[in-house]
Amino acid sequence: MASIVQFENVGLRYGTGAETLSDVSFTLNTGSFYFLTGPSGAGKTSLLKLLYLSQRPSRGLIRLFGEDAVTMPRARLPALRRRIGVVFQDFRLVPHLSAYDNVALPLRIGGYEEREIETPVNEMLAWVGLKDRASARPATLSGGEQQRVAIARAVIGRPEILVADEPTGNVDPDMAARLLHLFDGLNKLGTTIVVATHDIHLLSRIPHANMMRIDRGRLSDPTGALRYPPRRSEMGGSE
Ligand SMILES: Nc1ncnc2c1ncn2[C@@H]1O[C@H](COP(=O)(O)OP(=O)(O)OP(=O)(O)O)[C@@H](O)[C@H]1O
Repeated sequence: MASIVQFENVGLRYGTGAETLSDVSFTLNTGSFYFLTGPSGAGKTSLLKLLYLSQRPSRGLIRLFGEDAVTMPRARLPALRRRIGVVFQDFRLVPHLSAYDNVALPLRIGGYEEREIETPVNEMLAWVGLKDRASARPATLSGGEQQRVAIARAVIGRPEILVADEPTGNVDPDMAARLLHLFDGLNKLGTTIVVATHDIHLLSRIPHANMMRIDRGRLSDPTGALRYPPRRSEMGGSE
C-alpha cells in the first residue's frame, strides 16, 4: 500500500523549552484509518499541527503526498494544505458567516459554481443534523453544533487526508457514532483519516482502524502498524 505521510525522527520544540515531540517516526498508508490517543498534554495536537502543516518541526523529515514538507518553499504550502481537511479542537469557524457559508467555504475556494454547491452543502448540513440551522451564525450555535459545522466544512471537499482533533468532544454518544460513521464513509471513498481522541468508546466503532499512542511526546506502536520505513511489500515490492 502506498504511503501518504511519512515522519522520520521528527522533533518539535516550542521556544527554548524541552522538546514537546521527540523522535516521532511513522508512516500512514493511503486510504487507512488511524486513531491517535494519549493523555492530555502528550502532544496529540502538536503532532496533528505538523501533519496539516501549520507548524514546522524543529528537526526530522516529513513527507506529505510524496513531497518533502520541511524544506518546501512556504509559497507551496497552501496548495498542499488544500488537500487536507482539518477539524480543529476549537472549531475555528468564520464568525461572520452562517453555518451554510462556513460549510460552503472550501467549495467556493475550490472554484465551484454556486449551483454546484447548494445540494452538497444542504445534504452535508442535513447529515450532521443542522438543516434547520443553516442560516445561523457560529456565536448562536451550541458547542456541539459548532463542532458539527466544523466537521461538515472539513469533509465537504472530499479531502485526501482528514485530520480531526477531538471531533466528538462536544456531542452526545449518538451524534458521536453518527459522525464517526461519516468519517468511515469518507474513508471507504479513499480518504486517509487521522482522529485524535480521548474517547475510548470511539475506538471500537472502527474495527479496521490503526492505533497510534503518544505519551510525553513519544509515539509508541502497540500494533506494529506504524513501522518506519514501511515494509517493502507495503511499497509494492516483496519482502
Ligand atoms: N504554542 C505552544 N507554545 C508552547 N507550548 C505549547 C504550545 N502548544 C502546545 N504546547 C505544549 O506542548 C505540550 C503538548 O500539547 P498538545 O496540545 O500537543 O497536547 P495534547 O495531547 O493535544 O493535549 P490535549 O489532549 O489536552 O488536547 C503541552 O505541554 C503544551 O503545553
